[in-house]
Amino acid sequence: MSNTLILASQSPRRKELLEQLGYDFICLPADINESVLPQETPEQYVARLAIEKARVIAKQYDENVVVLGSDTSVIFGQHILGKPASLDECIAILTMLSGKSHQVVTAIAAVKGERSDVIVVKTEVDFKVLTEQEIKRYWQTGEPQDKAGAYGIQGIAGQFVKQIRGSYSAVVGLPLYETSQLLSAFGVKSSMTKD
Ligand SMILES: Cc1cn([C@H]2C[C@H](O)[C@@H](COP(=O)(O)OP(=O)(O)OP(=O)(O)O)O2)c(=O)[nH]c1=O
Repeated sequence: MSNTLILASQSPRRKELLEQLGYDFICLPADINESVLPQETPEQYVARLAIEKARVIAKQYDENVVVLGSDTSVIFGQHILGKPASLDECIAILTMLSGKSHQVVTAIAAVKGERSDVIVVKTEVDFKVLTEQEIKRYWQTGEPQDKAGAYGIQGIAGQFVKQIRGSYSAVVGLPLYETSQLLSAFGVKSSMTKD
């Protein structure tokens, strides 16, 4: 029998991507503190957050439930960029990313009782040069507000992206290949693997 799956997320993108793979699951948002710890690398940060999101939900259920948690951050040099809180922050972030390459780091974590595992996927994204007017107009569309790095590759900002090296689905929020590998290792079946 397949284990019950919970996606510990409020993100409509993650829900859509998991549905795309053919899983049956429910979504429960996990509210955790997202501050970066001193000395923490971007990979350690996203991995810790993905596990924490999954654990917060898993501890409310028994061992037959597998909880999937995830976190996406945009990395530019030493900066870990989250969601922009204001137009000024959006301008600061997108001015930084303009005409340059950055990394999108996504972690996925599975938790089942005491067992847990995490995978971190890194993707390099090359941006075209953006003018301040373009950035201001983009903010007005409402797209950047709930997205790490103040953009959504799957939306209007698709036109800012010249090239990516890595996983497109990981940039959107959930790496498809790695997610199916992780869930299969935790005994979760999809419409592809159910008998
Ligand atoms: C870079 C990028 C990020 N994003 C999104 C993915 C994530 O939903 C969001 C990063 O914030 P996260 O904190 O990873 O996720 P979330 O708050 O949306 O959802 P939850 O924690 O409940 O799972 O940014 C895009 O949709 N497109 C992009 O191109």
